[in-house]
Amino acid sequence: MSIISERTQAPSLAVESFAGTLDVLSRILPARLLKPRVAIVCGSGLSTLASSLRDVVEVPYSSLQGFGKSTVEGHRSALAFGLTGEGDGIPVVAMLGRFHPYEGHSLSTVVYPIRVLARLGVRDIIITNAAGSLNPNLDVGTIVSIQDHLALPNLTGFHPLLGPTRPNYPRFLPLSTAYSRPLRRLVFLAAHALRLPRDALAEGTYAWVSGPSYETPAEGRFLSAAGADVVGMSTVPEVLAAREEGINVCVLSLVTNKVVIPEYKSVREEVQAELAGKAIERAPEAEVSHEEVLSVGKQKAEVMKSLVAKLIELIAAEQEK
Ligand SMILES: O=P(O)(O)O[C@@H]1C[C@H](O)[C@@H](CO)O1
Ligand SMILES: Nc1nc2[nH]cnc2c(=O)[nH]1
Repeated sequence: MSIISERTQAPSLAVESFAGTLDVLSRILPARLLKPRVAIVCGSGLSTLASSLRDVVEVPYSSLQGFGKSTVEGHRSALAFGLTGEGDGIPVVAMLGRFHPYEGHSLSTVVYPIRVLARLGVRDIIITNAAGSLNPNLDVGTIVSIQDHLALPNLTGFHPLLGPTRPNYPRFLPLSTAYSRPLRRLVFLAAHALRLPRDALAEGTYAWVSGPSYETPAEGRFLSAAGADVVGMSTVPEVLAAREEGINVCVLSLVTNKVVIPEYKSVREEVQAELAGKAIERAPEAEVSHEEVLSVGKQKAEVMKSLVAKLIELIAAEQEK
């Protein structure tokens, strides 16, 4: 079977394949919302990031050709167009819910909304996600500004940009500057303006895995040894499509759990101690759950929301320079 199977094949990027979606949006949206300057992708449990927008028009994914349906709890299925900031406001679009390959969506479906956002004129995107921490210094609740990624699926042939060469698209996309340094600078300036405590915001590398299982301890150790600070099941395909479309990318991961990497304790020794009648100390065995992920998302949504709102203000000010 060809590595470029139907599942991984990039979509046709002919103008006509976007025309239906863009036509629906242009009929629904008032002119001031139709050209968003910044886009937000809301990660698991983070749809409330869009709740501070005003004059909101929500467009369900079901009414947009080419969009799938998000089936994961904590993800809605709509685009929210609205304004943020003072005065006339800054037009923004938020993806309330994303698509993950583990839901059965093809990679081309996963990245299709990003390509639509590009065609609406979005120049800067803030992609958020919930992630597990692989780094002992990154506690639950920390927001991590992503500076790089490690994508084993991409390195082994599961890549959203596989497919024939397309006119006006680079064949070989460079990724050494994928995570915009100017935007990462604005993230820290936004945190400073909000007087967030120093440990509320960190920098790190995101490992993309396909999911839907969480990591075994050995996988956690492997990703950590390879240089990743957090791990998740999304974001990287969106980053690749955004970069291919020429959009500046900023990624914020919310640490919702620690990846469980226990010290192995020998069962043989435990049994021997038990047989010898010695007292045994057993550490409780921990497991992560999506409920825990959503619950931390809920608790931290307000901080994340104010950081994103301030960041959008700073981005809009930069765009006007
Ligand atoms: O969409 P994100 O990356 O925020 O969701 C994370 C990864 C899985 O989809 C899910 C696991 O709990 O949360
Ligand atoms: N792969 C992965 N994704 C996550 N999303 C939120 N937490 C986790 C995690 O621990 N592992």
